[in-house]
Amino acid sequence: MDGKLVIFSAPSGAGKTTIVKKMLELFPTLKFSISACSRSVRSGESDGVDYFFLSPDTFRAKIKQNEFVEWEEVYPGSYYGTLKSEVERIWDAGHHVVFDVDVKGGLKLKSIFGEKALAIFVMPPSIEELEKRLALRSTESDETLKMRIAKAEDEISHAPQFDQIVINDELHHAVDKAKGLVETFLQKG
Ligand SMILES: Nc1nc2c(ncn2[C@@H]2O[C@H](COP(=O)(O)OP(=O)(O)O)[C@@H](O)[C@H]2O)c(=O)[nH]1
Ligand SMILES: Nc1ncnc2c1ncn2[C@@H]1O[C@H](COP(=O)(O)OP(=O)(O)O)[C@@H](O)[C@H]1O
Repeated sequence: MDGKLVIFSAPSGAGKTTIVKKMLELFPTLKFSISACSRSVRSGESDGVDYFFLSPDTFRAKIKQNEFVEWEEVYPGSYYGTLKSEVERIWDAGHHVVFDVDVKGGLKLKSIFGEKALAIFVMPPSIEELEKRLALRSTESDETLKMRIAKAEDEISHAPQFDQIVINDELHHAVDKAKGLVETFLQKG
């Protein structure tokens, strides 16, 4: 069957991964689109669960073979992309797909799939709070943290192009808002 797509995009650290995990618990018909990426594995992550971790060379070969719905060099040298096979696998199993992708990727998916897709922008309460969350998550070096923050301001300027904006100040409010939006979208004919 042809399922629907629910896209969550946000600057790094805004909380999209946290919200997506909640949506997966709340909606058994939603399945996570595991992206391919060329960054290194973080502690607690595993290959084929959080991402398909590929070398930059393997990633570039898959681009050439036209295996991606969309891909981006999100940070210099770090490729991320949605594999066609992943979306097909989820739809063939009768589920809807949920994505955690960067802002450009989210808009690209929306432009490809139109009304079949709900694109949600997760807005951080402020840049200062974003920086605090990224620092607390302890996944970034000073350099990569600065790079992510520098990118955030530009990404936030694209928020009005999304179908919906969810402000992630208090997590439970953001989850309630996202839950309502997803419920309405999945019920629609
Ligand atoms: N375009 C695109 N972006 C992706 C994809 N998968 C993940 N991303 C984005 O790449 C960015 C970096 O991801 P990651 O290194 O996991 O960092 P995090 O956002 O700080 O958790 C995030 O904005 C992800 O949403 C994908 O398949 N396509
Ligand atoms: N509403 C919130 N208030 C405080 N911390 C949050 C909130 N939402 C998420 N976090 C924390 O902020 C960090 C970044 O969230 P994460 O979901 O990894 O963001 P993203 O996927 O957008 O990069 C994580 O450590 C997460 O636990």
